[in-house]
Amino acid sequence: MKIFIAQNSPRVGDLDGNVHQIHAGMAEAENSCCDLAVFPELAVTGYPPEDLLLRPLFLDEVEKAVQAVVGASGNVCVAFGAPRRDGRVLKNSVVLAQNGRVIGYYDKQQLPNYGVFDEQRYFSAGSGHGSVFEANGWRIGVGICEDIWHDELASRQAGSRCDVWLNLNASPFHRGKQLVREKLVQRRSRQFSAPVIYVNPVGGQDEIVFDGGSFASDSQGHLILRAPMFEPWSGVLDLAAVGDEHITPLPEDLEQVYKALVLGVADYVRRNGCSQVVIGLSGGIDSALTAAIAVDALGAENVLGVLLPSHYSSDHSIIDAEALVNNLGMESITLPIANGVDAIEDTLAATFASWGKTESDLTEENIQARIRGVLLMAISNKTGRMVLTTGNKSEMAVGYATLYGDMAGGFAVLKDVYKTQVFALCRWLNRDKEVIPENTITKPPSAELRPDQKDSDSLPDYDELDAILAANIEERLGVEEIASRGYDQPEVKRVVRMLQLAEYKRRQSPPGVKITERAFGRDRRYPITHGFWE
Ligand SMILES: Nc1ncnc2c1ncn2[C@@H]1O[C@H](COP(=O)(O)OP(=O)(O)OC[C@H]2O[C@@H]([n+]3cccc(C(=O)O)c3)[C@H](O)[C@@H]2O)[C@@H](O)[C@H]1O
Ligand SMILES: Nc1ncnc2c1ncn2[C@@H]1O[C@H](COP(=O)(O)OP(=O)(O)OP(=O)(O)O)[C@@H](O)[C@H]1O
Ligand SMILES: NC(=O)CC[C@H](N)C(=O)O
Repeated sequence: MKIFIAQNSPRVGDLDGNVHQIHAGMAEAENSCCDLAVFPELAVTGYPPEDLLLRPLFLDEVEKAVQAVVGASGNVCVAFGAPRRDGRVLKNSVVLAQNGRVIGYYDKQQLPNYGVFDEQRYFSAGSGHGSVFEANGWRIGVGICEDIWHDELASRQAGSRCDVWLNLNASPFHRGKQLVREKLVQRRSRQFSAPVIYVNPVGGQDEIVFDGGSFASDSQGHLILRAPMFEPWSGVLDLAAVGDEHITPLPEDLEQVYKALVLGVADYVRRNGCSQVVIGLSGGIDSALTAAIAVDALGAENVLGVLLPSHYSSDHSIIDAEALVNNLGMESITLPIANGVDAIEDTLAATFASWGKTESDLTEENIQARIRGVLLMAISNKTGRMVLTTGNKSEMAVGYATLYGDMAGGFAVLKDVYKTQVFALCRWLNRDKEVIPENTITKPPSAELRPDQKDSDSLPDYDELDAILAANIEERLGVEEIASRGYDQPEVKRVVRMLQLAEYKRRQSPPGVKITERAFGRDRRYPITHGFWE
């Protein structure tokens, strides 16, 4: 049996574009004399279509799009994902079509409703009748993404004999997930006594990134194919000649994370109608990594760096930013902010003095960050460049960022990347030649909002901070459990409290790329206003 596997890159709601991709795959499958062509979950709408699914007009258009695919089907049996109206309810379905007609529907039975997933808001679960279909003399089992993760469902499905099992996915990336998928599917193929084909899309959609990496496992659970991660791909798997098939090596962890960030930025910026971005360059490590990612995502010619020195900026911040600009081959300009800061402070001086508030404090620090935000947004408005913000997960966790200041912008590239990972990614980037200036990596992190300021004045050491944060956010451990790992209990309590207090900031922050199992945003939905403090 020859199976065409389409690791497409659907764009949510772009029905014409998505159908065009499916048609292109079908033509290739016909030319390669395949028996079967398989596309991802919801390949017609993209994933997740969210509340578009609540619009009858959208569903009318989806039906026309599905008809266009079905009508174009020939000898090759095509299996593709689309929403399907079934009486008064909506199903998340696979349509199987051949020679211009539908030969069967499979409705997803396990609708994920955790983390970034909200499927029960839109879909009703399939009843479980008929997971196996016949086409071209072959028995084809079908499941959709979450279905294959459930043991009980798999045991029931394992009772039906089939020649191949298709699993159509829309499975977003997080660190370490690909190996977990492969191990699971290898186990399922032994259970089903059939090869399993796992098809995953590729591309960024708001905060999530689909990493591709489609693969197949034979009936004994051996991996027989792995497509590249993070790029569109299609290919033919001949089950009679599996020895010849290609297994793309898995990129190492940091490379996967970096590629996810690059793809997330490229697709967010371009699919929202921009081609260029602007970034404030402080000479620090966060803005440096953000710029490197933007250059890889969009091309150096599309990334503008802006140096915004203040009274407190050190000489090395300018030298380091210039070295970065040089290494990346990008354009930069310098706009000193001292006059803007002075103008705002002068405007407020008499009023603050009348309140007896003559000491400089956080207010003035934040004015600097906000002037920078004003200038970057002015450049954005004038040129159409999107502002990329630079705050990392550690900072977003504890609220170490200024609202309407360095948080102002369109997309928060490092929002899910802990500071310790920022360092690791920069070291990885520099593995062959210097991309991130060495001094940017080695100097102590500082917001430079007052003389000689260091992050360590207000925050624990980043190794410790990140370990505490990951334990609370990813592992959901409480203060005492975290402290029992050898951390100072009052310090753990302080960090967890900062994390909880900063929820209001995170709600106002731009979206960013999810790379961990629990990102801020849809993955972790904390109330802002509440009375439960650990
Ligand atoms: N629950 C709530 N819901 C809505 N708003 C709430 C609120 N609680 C306070 N607020 C408001 O939020 C304001 C405080 O927030 P904000 O104005 O941002 O200021 P704030 O959090 O007080 O200060 C910013 C912090 O970030 C640090 N920082 C700034 C810039 C860059 C970096 C860096 O290294 O990257 C670090 C800076 O050193 C300082 O510690 C309050 O004045 C209040 O109006
Ligand atoms: N002098 C500056 N010139 C241009 N942009 C700046 C400057 N200072 C701060 N910014 C912008 O504000 C962001 C927050 O900077 P800040 O130096 O306060 O903290 P940080 O988290 O240590 O970031 P970085 O590692 O990039 O310095 C920077 O990443 C940058 O985008
Ligand atoms: N679309 C889905 O059903 C995704 C759920 C699934 N567990 C995943 O791999 O992420």
